[in-house]
Amino acid sequence: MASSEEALEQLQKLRLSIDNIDNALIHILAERFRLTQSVGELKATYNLPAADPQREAKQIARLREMAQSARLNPDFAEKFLNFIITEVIQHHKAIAEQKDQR
Ligand SMILES: C=C(O[C@@H]1C=C(C(=O)O)C=C[C@H]1O)C(=O)O
Repeated sequence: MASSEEALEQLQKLRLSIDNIDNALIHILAERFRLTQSVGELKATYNLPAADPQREAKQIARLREMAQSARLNPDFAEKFLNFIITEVIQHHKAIAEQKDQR
């Protein structure tokens, strides 16, 4: 059994690694939203629908498989992707509305 001092040291190390992963997640998410912003502008220009349920179904199936092999809960992976996609669709609707008002 580690002393409480050793345990605190271990906790600090683990938290440092968690912070590094959170940093990477934020950068990856920012890059994804930059790309979906371009998709939103393209869709607004060519009057394409904000949401594409067929594409979403393929992404969810692919992510669920990936989660399974990475030992991540596939239900969580699906919830996480749906959370992001919902936000993206809102952005796409806002971009289309802004274009309509011009
Ligand atoms: C980005 C797109 O728009 C929407 C958002 C998606 C996403 O965030 O991955 C996927 C499908 C669409 O509902 C797209 O059509 O590719």
